Amino acid sequence: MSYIPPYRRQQFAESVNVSSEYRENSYSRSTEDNRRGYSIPFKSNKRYGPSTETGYRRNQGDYSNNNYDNNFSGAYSQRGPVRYYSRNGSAPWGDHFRSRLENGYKTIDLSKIWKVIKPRNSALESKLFGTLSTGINFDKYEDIPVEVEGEDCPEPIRSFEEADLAEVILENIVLAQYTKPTPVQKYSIPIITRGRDLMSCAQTGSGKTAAFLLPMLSNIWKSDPPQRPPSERPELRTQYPVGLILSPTRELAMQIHEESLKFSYRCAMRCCVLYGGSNTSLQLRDLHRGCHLLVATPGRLEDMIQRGNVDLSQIRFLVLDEADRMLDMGFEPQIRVIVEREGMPAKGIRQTMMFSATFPKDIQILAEDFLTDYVYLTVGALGSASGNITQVVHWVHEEEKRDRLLDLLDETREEGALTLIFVETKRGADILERFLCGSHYPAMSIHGDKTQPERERALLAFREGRSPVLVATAVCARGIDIPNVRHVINFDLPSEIAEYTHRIGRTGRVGNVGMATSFFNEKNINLAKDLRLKLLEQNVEVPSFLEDMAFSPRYSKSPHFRLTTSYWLKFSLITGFTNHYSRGRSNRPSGGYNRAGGGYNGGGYDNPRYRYGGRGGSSNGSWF
Ligand SMILES: Nc1ncnc2c1ncn2[C@@H]1O[C@H](COP(=O)(O)OP(=O)(O)OP(=O)(O)O)[C@@H](O)[C@H]1O
Repeated sequence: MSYIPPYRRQQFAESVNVSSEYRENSYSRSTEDNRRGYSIPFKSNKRYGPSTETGYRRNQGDYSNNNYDNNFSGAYSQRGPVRYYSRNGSAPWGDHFRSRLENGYKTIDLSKIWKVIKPRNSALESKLFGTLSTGINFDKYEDIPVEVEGEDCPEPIRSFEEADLAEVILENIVLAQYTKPTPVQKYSIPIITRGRDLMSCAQTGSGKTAAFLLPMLSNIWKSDPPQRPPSERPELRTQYPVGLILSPTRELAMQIHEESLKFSYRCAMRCCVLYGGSNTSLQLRDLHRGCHLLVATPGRLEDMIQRGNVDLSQIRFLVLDEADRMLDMGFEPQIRVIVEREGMPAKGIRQTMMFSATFPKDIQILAEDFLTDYVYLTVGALGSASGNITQVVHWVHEEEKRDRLLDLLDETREEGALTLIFVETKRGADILERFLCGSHYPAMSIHGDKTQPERERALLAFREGRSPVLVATAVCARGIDIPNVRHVINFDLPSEIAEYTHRIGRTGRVGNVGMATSFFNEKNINLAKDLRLKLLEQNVEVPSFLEDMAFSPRYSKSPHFRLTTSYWLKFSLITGFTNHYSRGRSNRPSGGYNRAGGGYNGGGYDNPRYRYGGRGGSSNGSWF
């Protein structure tokens, strides 16, 4: 075929009915993909220059760990038919490239690059391995009691070097400045390396993510490059991950993915992430470049499986992070579909690991459906909060909460410190955000009704300290690891004690100290007993109102229990339980919600000038 200049290629494509020859030998993705409502972005030959002999692209500046143009051996190129079609994907423009293609896809022998360790890249390193944030109590982890149940349990390791991890993974651990493993890592790493199923319960912020990532990545890397099964629909470029990590929230999925990029730095294996609410085509583009470890939220994963982009038949490792949440009523049916009906190898063939800081008994029983001959590991008391967190519970009436919050923010204000405030409802989060901004506190909010970019923006502004106060619902309660969160405030307490444990666990992480303050009132009577026990666990003095409520004869955990006003009135009369429990009540003049003056709705409550600190003025300046 003679040369066709670029400006005539489209014309050529239209005039030549792209022949069956091309359809067979290449992938005419346009029709297939368009019908599915998404487009796979084309990459020009110029941008993605030819690979070197080993299929190794010498582009080291790629944050997403994509600098290898790797793929399964004998498999399809992640770059697609770059040189075979013009930019719009419609016309062939050079027969001479066909020799490099197999079934229309460029093949790269992954076995040639699998064990090659890429050169170091300082720019990428500084992005991946920020600064470490271990705190003064990191060494105290050594004293935490650990219980291991199960037959023939492997011995714990004392150092990462003892763990039989791949050399490159050990180097990445050094770059991450992890000097020694935390207790959950000491026990989990050898258990996973030995191929055992695991149910692991360890305190918040104690390093569970690395406990499963390190042995998984090492194991994948040490094995031969995964072989791709023949596919009937090569145009879909289906990916066959070997490891799958399921997470309940998008933000947690992103965070685990970032950790996986850290520990797989300089390796040919590729880690990808799929989560809802964001651009599918971008996620697909990354996926199509190869995927050995996949981190995903259940909904988006299910969608990708249905579209044929992901196939779970090669899974060797399955992790349920925040497993008790993944197996509770909200997620369990979806998890069952993914694990039992989407072609994933059965338990016993795959290795299954579950991690959380809390594991209610009923969920443990349910979890056994997914495990075989597993080891049960508890670090510290089951479901206990970290001892690095100072817990305080105040009696605060609903109508006094805002004043008390402002007092608390003023009292605990500290340079560089972040405060996370939990509320129960999405609407409540928006209202409190507006109130705080109107009161000149640089706050943002995050909840399930915000768009994903909004959620990400809020979390980033909080992480970077541009907005040191974040109002959140349960989306931020689990797993999110943000250094410098010094104070967690339960403006509204949750209805479950497990949720309380996770929420307060956003502070006091990796040996750092933190504070958790909760506003308690008659609405939270159902939590009284469990909250009292939680405080006693950490030898915290239990406030008298909590003691009284926990032992109230009318206390009931029944879901049918309703706290009626009449009951509450009777309870108040019997126990004398009213305002006198509001110790340290606000000294703000009543009705003075807005310090900018003008009462509740005046002076900037809804004033965009005060939104998102830094843009508006401040009454005292120091928050901005
Ligand atoms: N061995 C280690 N040495 C130093 N820092 C570590 C070590 N292991 C983990 N970390 C750091 O500890 C922090 C908390 O880890 P991680 O998020 O895995 O905790 P977690 O137990 O999963 O918490 P949660 O229960 O809230 O999900 C992270 O910033 C991580 O980088």
